[in-house]
Amino acid sequence: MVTAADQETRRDVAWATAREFAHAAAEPVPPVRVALDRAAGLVLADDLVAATPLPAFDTAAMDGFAVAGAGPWTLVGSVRPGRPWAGERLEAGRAVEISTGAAVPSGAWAVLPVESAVAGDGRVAGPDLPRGKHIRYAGEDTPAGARLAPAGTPAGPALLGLAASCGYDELLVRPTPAVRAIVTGDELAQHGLPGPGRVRDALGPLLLPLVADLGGRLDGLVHVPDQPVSALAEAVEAAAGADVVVVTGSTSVGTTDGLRRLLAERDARWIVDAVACRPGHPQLLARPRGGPYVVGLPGNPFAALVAAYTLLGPLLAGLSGRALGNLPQAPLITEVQAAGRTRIVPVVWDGPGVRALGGDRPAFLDGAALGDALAAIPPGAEPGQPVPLLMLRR
Ligand SMILES: Nc1nc2c(c(=O)[nH]1)N[C@H]1C(S)=C(S)[C@@H](COP(=O)(O)OP(=O)(O)OC[C@H]3O[C@@H](n4cnc5c(N)ncnc54)[C@H](O)[C@@H]3O)O[C@H]1N2
Ligand code: MOO
Repeated sequence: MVTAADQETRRDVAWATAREFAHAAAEPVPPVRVALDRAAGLVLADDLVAATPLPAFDTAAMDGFAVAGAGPWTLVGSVRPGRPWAGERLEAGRAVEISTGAAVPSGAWAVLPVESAVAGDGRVAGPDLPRGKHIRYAGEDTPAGARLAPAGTPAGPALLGLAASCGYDELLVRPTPAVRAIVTGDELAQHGLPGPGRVRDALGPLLLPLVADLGGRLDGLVHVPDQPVSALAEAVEAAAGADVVVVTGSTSVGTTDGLRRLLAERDARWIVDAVACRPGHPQLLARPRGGPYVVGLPGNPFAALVAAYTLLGPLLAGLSGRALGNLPQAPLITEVQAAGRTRIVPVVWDGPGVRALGGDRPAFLDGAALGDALAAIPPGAEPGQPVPLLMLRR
C-alpha cells in the first residue's frame, strides 16, 4: 500500500501505482499530420469524425434486381457500381438489374437476389420482399459528423480502412516516441562467450524489440563503461534529442552505479524512485530539468524486463496519448508467494487460467522467453484469484 509519504517522495511505490505515475507524468509528444499509409501503428491525436455518411448512398447488398412495387416487374435497365442510375425514379412494377455495391435508384423498394429471380423477355418475377430488403441505406452505419474513434486510439488496420471509407487522406497522429538506450557495465561483453568475470550483454539485444513492443522507437544504443563516471553523464547529454533515455545497470547504490548521483546533480524531478515489486525493485523514472525522461532499468536481465513493462511501457503510452487501460486478468492456478510486495512471474495459459512457469530469478530470462505473459501477483493473493497480466505474446 502506498502511504501519503511514499507519494510525496515517490519511494518504493506500489507496483500498480508506479504504472499510473509513469503514465500520468508523460506530456504527449506534439502531433503531426501524415498520409494514411504513414499512420499505421501511430496514435490518433484527434477524434476521427465521419466526413461522409456511411454508406454514402443507398447501396445494393446483393447482385440481382432493384424492384419497385409488387412483381412481376418490367426491366428498364441496369446499374453498375460507380455508375449511378441516370434514369428517373423507379415506378411501381419496374425493375433494374443491379450489382452489389451499385447505387439503388430512388423509388426502389428492395433488391431481389438473382438466385430468387426468374428473368426473361424483358421481365423479371420473384417473391415479394419486405421494404428495404438487401438495401444498405445512406447513413445506416453512421451519419456524417459522428465520432467514430476518440483521440488516443491506435491506428490499426481497421481504423485506417475506416478513415479511408469516410474520405480521409491524412490523419493527425502522435509520432512514435524516440528512445535512446545506454547500457552500462564494465563487465559486459558484446560477442561470443563472455570469458572469466565477464557477462554477455543480454539487454542490448532485448531492448530493440522490447521498445517497439511497448510503443517506442529505439533510435540509438550505446555501451558505456562504469568508469569514469563522467562517461554516463556524457552519454545522457548526447541523448538530449530523444523523448526517453533508458539507462541499464546503474540503478543501485554501489560505487559503480552513477545514475542516481547524476539525477541528483541535474536536479531531476522524481516520478518513481524504486517500486515495491520483485524483481525490479531499484527501477526508477525521473526527469532532469529541460531534458528527456530517464528510465533506469536494473542490470539483472529479468528485472530489467519487468521494469520496462512497469515504467517504460506506461510512459510511452502517455507520450503517445494512449490510455493506460486496464490490464487483462486471469486466475493464477498455481500458488506463488508474494510477501509484502508484488511478485512478477512468467506464466503460460493453462485451461481456464495461467500457470507459473518458474525461471523467474532476477538474472534469468528462461521463464520470460517461454511465457505467454508476466503475472503481477499482489501481496496476499490467494490461489485462483484473477491477477493482472502483461502480455509477452500477442
Ligand atoms: N546494497 C544493495 N545492493 C543491491 C541492491 C540493494 O538494494 N542494495 N539491489 C539489488 C538489486 S535487487 C538489483 S536488481 C541490482 C541492480 O543493480 P544495477 O541496476 O545497478 O545493475 P548492476 O549492479 O550493474 O548489475 C546487476 C547484475 O546484472 C548484471 N548485468 C548488468 N547489465 C547487464 C546486461 N546488460 N546484460 C546482462 N547482465 C547484466 C550485472 O553483471 C550484475 O550481475 O542491484 C542489487 N544490489
Ligand atoms: O529487484 Mo532485483 O531487480 O532482485 O533483481
